[in-house]
Amino acid sequence: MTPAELRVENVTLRFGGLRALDSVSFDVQPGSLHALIGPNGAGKSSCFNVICGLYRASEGRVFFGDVELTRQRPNRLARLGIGRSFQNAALSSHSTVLDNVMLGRFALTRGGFLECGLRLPWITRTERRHAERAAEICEFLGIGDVLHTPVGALPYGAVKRVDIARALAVEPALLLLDEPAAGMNAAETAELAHTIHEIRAELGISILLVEHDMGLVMGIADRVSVLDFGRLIADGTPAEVQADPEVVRAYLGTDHKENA
Ligand SMILES: Nc1ncnc2c1ncn2[C@@H]1O[C@H](COP(=O)(O)OP(=O)(O)OP(=O)(O)O)[C@@H](O)[C@H]1O
Repeated sequence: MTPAELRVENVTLRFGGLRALDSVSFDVQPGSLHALIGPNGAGKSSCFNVICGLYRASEGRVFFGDVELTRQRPNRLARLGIGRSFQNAALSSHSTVLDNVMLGRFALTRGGFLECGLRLPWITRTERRHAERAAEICEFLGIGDVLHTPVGALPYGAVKRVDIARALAVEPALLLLDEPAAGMNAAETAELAHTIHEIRAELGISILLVEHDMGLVMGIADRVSVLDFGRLIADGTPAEVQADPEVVRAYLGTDHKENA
């Protein structure tokens, strides 16, 4: 699928009297790696959830190409060419890596549950093709050697990779990553940054990376949008936003050590 532009247009999200997002606008250019950052409570997850259709914007709209995402159900994302990761990887810990990643391919299969249950010949052929592709994606993400291991037996960094593999299994044109480095140590975070960079380089897809860890983002993003208290305070190249006094103030005003 050819990447399309993701446009967040004047999105406001209210929770009672609180404006979690206040007229936020930014674009993710096709094929780019775009980061959305901000200190704790800035509105990053809220924005991610509006884009995914989990939260309904109080005002404003989100488009992916010609399609208005703010009118879609979250379960339509895969068919629109969008894959997403979850902050708390929602994987089945008793199932193997391969089975979890295969779940991501269900959106692409023709057969329904009934046909799969009947094990029709063309279904088993299709299933085999999907399993091969799922294995390829796992290989690419460095988890090819644990395909048949239950997810619950994997170290945390590998579990996050399974989550990303499942998102890539829908063959997305746009990948949405929600704080993928949360809970990782420095070495795991550095490896993950390398992997995200590789995904963009090898697959040529657009990536929106919502991230708390500024260090991860600055080395790999093409553009960075910065939220603070629900407002977009900066939007530019990593060098531009790093030099922006309002961004420095926003980050220094919170837990400086954690965000640096
Ligand atoms: N479901 C909700 N109900 C009420 N308030 C909410 C809800 N979700 C988020 N908020 C509030 O909206 C604001 C933005 O929160 P959000 O989780 O989007 O920020 P964030 O930048 O993702 O923070 P963090 O880095 O800590 O995850 C916060 O003040 C938060 O308390």
